[in-house]
Amino acid sequence: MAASILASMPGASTGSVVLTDPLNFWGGKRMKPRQDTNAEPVFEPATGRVLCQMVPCGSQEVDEAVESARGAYLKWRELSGTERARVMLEAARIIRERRDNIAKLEVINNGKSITEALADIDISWQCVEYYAGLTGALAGEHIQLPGGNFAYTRRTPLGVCVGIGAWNYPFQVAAWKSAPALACGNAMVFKPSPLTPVTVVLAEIYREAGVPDGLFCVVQGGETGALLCRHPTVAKVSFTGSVPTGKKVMEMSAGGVKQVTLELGGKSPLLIFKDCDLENAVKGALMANFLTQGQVCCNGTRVYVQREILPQFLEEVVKRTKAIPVGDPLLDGTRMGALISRAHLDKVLGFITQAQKQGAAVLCGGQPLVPADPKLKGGYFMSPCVLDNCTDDMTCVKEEIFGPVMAVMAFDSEEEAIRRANDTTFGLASGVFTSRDVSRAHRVAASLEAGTCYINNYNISPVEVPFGGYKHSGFGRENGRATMEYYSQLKAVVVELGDVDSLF
Ligand SMILES: NC(=O)c1ccc[n+]([C@@H]2O[C@H](COP(=O)([O-])OP(=O)(O)OC[C@H]3O[C@@H](n4cnc5c(N)ncnc54)[C@H](O)[C@@H]3O)[C@@H](O)[C@H]2O)c1
Repeated sequence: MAASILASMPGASTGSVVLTDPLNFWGGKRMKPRQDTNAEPVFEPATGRVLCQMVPCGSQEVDEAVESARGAYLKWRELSGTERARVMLEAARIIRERRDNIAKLEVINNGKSITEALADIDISWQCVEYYAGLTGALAGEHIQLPGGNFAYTRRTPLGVCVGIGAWNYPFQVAAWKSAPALACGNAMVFKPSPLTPVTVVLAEIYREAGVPDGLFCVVQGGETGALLCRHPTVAKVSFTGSVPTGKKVMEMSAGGVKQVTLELGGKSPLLIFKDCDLENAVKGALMANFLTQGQVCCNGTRVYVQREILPQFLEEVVKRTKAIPVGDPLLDGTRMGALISRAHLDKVLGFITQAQKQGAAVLCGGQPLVPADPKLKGGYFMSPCVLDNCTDDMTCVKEEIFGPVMAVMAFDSEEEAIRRANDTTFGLASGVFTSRDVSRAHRVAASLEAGTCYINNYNISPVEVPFGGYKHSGFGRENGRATMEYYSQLKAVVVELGDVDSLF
């Protein structure tokens, strides 16, 4: 079935694809919904056309998927790390082989540019490959005890894990969650965002690679997430999404004492010091704000620039922002596609209107955009926006906009910049540009209250590096070795070689 969707991609263009195959997957195959009375249309962001219908799963279907995952887990956990690695390497190979078609499907469902989608798919197979390499390294330790006795620890899987994804990186989020989960010997039931349900192709790839039927299942729906968080068989929930939904996920999971990883929103600061390489700092600020139409959790949307270089910075950043080609996301030359939905576009534009009312100045962009190509007339496009005259108390500086809107502010001293950067309940990422002062770079990185700090770059996510938040941006990590600990638990085995010394 994956073959059929992906096989149709080479000839596909924006506005030409309609998907009719079922979007659920468990027991090793796509599953038709039991009833489709509550189907929701899924739109192609670049055109506003209906791409497919998403039918939410009910509780019976969720039970079936979880049971299917449980059955596969019982087989998968018995394999050695090397055996698991072999299957996962095959999955990575298939993703790499089909990257062009997967990326195309991702663009049609999400609206981001093909250049970015290809990079997302590359990061996805690299992630599966990386965790394949770590499965064999899962090991405990040996502990000597008095009298020749000893103990050892085993790192064991958790069982059926749930992944709940956001819509901004549909395939990549599914890979980031499933690869470490599977590497540790777990099964996963994944629930994509209702806006981007086509991630189901990953389930077919894992199956083709040789995982037991049911090891990676996909169920659709919005509120389906709540059924999964409350399900008694589920051992862990890894959630990517907004802070308010993350809090609900944590509450629901608490009822079953389930482990939780929360990858939530952000309003990250980017500090640009006057000794920076301005060319790189401008490029970094653009990367920090405009990838995926600004819909990136770790974007550095609060840009603090040292006062002496503010005029040159603004001039250059505005010039380059105006030059960003916005349009058909499947064209190679496009650098910015469409936002995810009409409602989200309206919300982002609303933030800009409010910012102006609060005293911010729009230096460029911030308008709905209708590309010349007639087939894109119904798409959710806008021009990328740079805001000046912002202050820390404005809504556009405090709240996550999740669109292509950069807020720029001046600062004078390092101490002031750090204080203002940390004055937020979020703590996902941060960045600093400074060229000559190595000690300052590391001093500032240490002081910023965020899970990631980029020095002299922004928004690079190598799979080897752990990613996750401080404060309300969440806890737990994705990527890196650390994530193996979030998908496994320790068992201590204590061994007596002598007689029992009983007190009774
Ligand atoms: N930290 C990260 O790694 C990261 C990555 C991507 C996106 N995000 C964040 O995600 C947000 C945007 O994504 P979104 O709009 O899809 O977020 P969202 O919170 O609206 O939805 C996220 C997921 O939760 C599901 N959901 C909704 N209600 C639920 C419930 N009651 N129980 C369980 N699941 C439920 C949704 O269907 C979706 O799959 C932004 O805040 C962004 O910063 C964070």
